[in-house]
Amino acid sequence: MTTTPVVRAEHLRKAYGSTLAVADVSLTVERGEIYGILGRNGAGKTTTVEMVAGLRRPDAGTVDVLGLDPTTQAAALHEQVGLQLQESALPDRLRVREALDLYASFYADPADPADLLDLLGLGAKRDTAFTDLSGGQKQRLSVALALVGRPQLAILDELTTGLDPHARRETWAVVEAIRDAGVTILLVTHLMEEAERLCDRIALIASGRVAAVGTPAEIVALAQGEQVLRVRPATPVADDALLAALAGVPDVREAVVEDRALVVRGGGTVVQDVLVALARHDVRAADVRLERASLEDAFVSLTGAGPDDPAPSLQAATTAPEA
Ligand SMILES: Nc1ncnc2c1ncn2[C@@H]1O[C@H](COP(=O)(O)OP(=O)(O)OP(=O)(O)O)[C@@H](O)[C@H]1O
Repeated sequence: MTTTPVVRAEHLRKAYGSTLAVADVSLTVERGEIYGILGRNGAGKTTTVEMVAGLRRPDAGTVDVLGLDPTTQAAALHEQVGLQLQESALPDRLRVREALDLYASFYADPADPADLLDLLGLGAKRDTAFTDLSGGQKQRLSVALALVGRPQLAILDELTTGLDPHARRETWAVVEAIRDAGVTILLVTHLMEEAERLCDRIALIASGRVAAVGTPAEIVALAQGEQVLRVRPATPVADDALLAALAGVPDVREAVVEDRALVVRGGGTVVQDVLVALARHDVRAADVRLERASLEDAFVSLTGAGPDDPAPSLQAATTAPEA
């Protein structure tokens, strides 16, 4: 793409006391895309987008959003950037339409609240009080409020957390409709399925660093090193003989026999090479299965992160190798 990026962040860093929330994050969001920031809880996603939105000042690094510096040009930035942050709450009795009218009054040229409610499927709820909305409707209202200033960029943080699968899908459709209406979207999520379904590109964040950037397919391909091939011989072959047949095959990372089947993990051209090697040793396959990596496999393989890993600290960041 040749247009100027909507967001260009370089080497952002932010610590809270001794907790290094963001160690080194660089990212570039192009106009018109849904750009996902994917990472487990505590990876530094929210802190990253808060720096992009001008809500937090980076300890180091630079951010440019639509040609503006968020730390020194916050007012101008807020005219162009819509924010939907985690757990947004409104007064219980405020009605949907009142909330939109209130937010619209902050802008010189707001979107038409009725159009926005229709876009978000809230037209029938215009007179409903905030407290009487379902979780999904509250989330969609928070998106409507983020969009009422006709932003060029919308930042949506953990938009579907806590929603049931149906409400989640409805919300995804809304996000796509917003993108189709020309708004660039920076989407924070810890849900693989959400990132895979919605995002044009994803930055995988682990321990405050970018572990990988690409389309969902590119990220899965990056982790294709973790291909798993499972071959069941047509006639019984001794375990040792099966393993010996693989001698000299490049890119084999691990080979074991499980339940009479040869299970090989590896990268590159490991699949063809293993099948050729077996054929050379007269091992015919009754059943061959290739387990392809999912975005979730890619996430684990690229970030090395388990769901319960501790948050990084300044001390850990200086002594432990990068994830
Ligand atoms: N205001 C704060 N004060 C102190 N520590 C904080 C603060 N905000 C975040 N942290 C810590 O910084 C780290 C990164 O948090 P951050 O919220 O940016 O991550 P996240 O990826 O958005 O996680 P989550 O999805 O749980 O919100 C975590 O260890 C968190 O506990």
